[in-house]
Amino acid sequence: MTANDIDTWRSLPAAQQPEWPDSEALRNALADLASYPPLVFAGECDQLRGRLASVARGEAFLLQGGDCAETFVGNTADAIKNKLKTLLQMAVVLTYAASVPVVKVGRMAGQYSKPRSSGIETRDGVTLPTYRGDAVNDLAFTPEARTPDPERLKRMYHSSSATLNLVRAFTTGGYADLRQVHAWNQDFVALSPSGERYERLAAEIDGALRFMHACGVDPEEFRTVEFFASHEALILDYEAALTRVDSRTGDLYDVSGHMVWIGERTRQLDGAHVEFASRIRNPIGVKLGPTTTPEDALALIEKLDPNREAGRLTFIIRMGAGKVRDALPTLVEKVTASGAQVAWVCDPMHGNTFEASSGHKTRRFDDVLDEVKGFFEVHRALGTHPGGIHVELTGDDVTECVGGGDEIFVDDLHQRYETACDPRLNRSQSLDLAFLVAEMYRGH
Ligand SMILES: O=C[C@H](O)[C@H](O)COP(=O)(O)O
Ligand SMILES: C=C(OP(=O)(O)O)C(=O)O
Repeated sequence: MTANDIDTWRSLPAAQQPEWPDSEALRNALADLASYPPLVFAGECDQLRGRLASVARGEAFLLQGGDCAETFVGNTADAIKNKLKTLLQMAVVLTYAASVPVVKVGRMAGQYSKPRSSGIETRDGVTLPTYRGDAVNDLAFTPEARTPDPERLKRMYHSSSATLNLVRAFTTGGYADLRQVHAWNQDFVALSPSGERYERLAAEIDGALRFMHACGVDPEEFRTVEFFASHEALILDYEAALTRVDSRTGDLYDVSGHMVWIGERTRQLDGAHVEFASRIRNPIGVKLGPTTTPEDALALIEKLDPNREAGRLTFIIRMGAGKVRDALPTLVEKVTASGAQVAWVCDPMHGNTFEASSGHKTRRFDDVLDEVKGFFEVHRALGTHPGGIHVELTGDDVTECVGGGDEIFVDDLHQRYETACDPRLNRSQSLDLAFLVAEMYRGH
């Protein structure tokens, strides 16, 4: 392979691409990006593919989560730390309940671009380009802010690099010690009204840790954590500029993140995103909404995973709580019958968005939970593996989704509604979800 082999997508229709007003500025930014060092190493992508192969075989569970849209100003040490802490806490609970390794993947260090329902937004009679993520333009509603600026792609690279650097430091430098993470969970259980319900599970985990300590078990795995980065491969110019030939194998890897996914709005079989993803060796996710037919899923497998390699392809199901029980079984049945070994993961966020009476885009915690329940029920009935969850969350105490143990009401949404795009579970709702999914997993 040569770096040019990645360019086959360029002759195909690419949905959801920004209209950059200055093509020379774009060319310059992309040339700079192409000269920058990789953000991840191809060997790490292989490692993640191996972990996801375990998920596809039913021997591991995927926890994938983070912001809907990362922002440059929101990319602070505290925000990164809180997100990571929340994911690690969720992972401990899930690991104990599922008794299988939990593969931890952040929607982090690259989640800076957004597909939108409309290319324009109108407020008080003024119409401007829609916000497409910090990689493209700014959220402020002014003509300057909303004009796509390719220099932002370079900022995306540098922000992703800073995030990865800190995440690597936290996960290997002692912050992620299992006993520490468990102690945070004990605090959640002891100090939050919603946490009390999980006392028993937390006590069991505590007992298991004490037992291992008494036996003198203290493996390296307790002190460090394997953590991967993922984002939607949306802006293909950016992803292509960061695609490199792996010197070990000659294969192409998109070194902007370990795993990339194709969104519900860009998964056209004859479109540029699927073509791009078919050329790289990274593990690939594809979001599948309620209109996906089994034929679509099988054709995606044929194009993206022609060798039927477990770990290569993850189907991220986002049907909505009201549809998952009806729409998912046929997909799982037909894909399983085809012999493909995909990982099945539930995104219980994107099919459950609605506009509250206050005007905020929100999601009900109960719908999120119900979609995960439906996902587990379908897999239980078919004898297949509910391989994981993909969640939009933050480690901060925002008020963006309604419900949860420490209930947030529609009237509370305005208090800390901070997302740049879609509503995220806050810290306590995320932990709530982890404990409830853990209970489901045990039932499974
Ligand atoms: O995160 C997903 C999409 O980018 C988001 O739901 C699109 O939102 P919109 O319908 O407001 O454009
Ligand atoms: C846009 C997203 O989801 P979907 O493609 O499933 O709508 C997302 O996960 O940010």
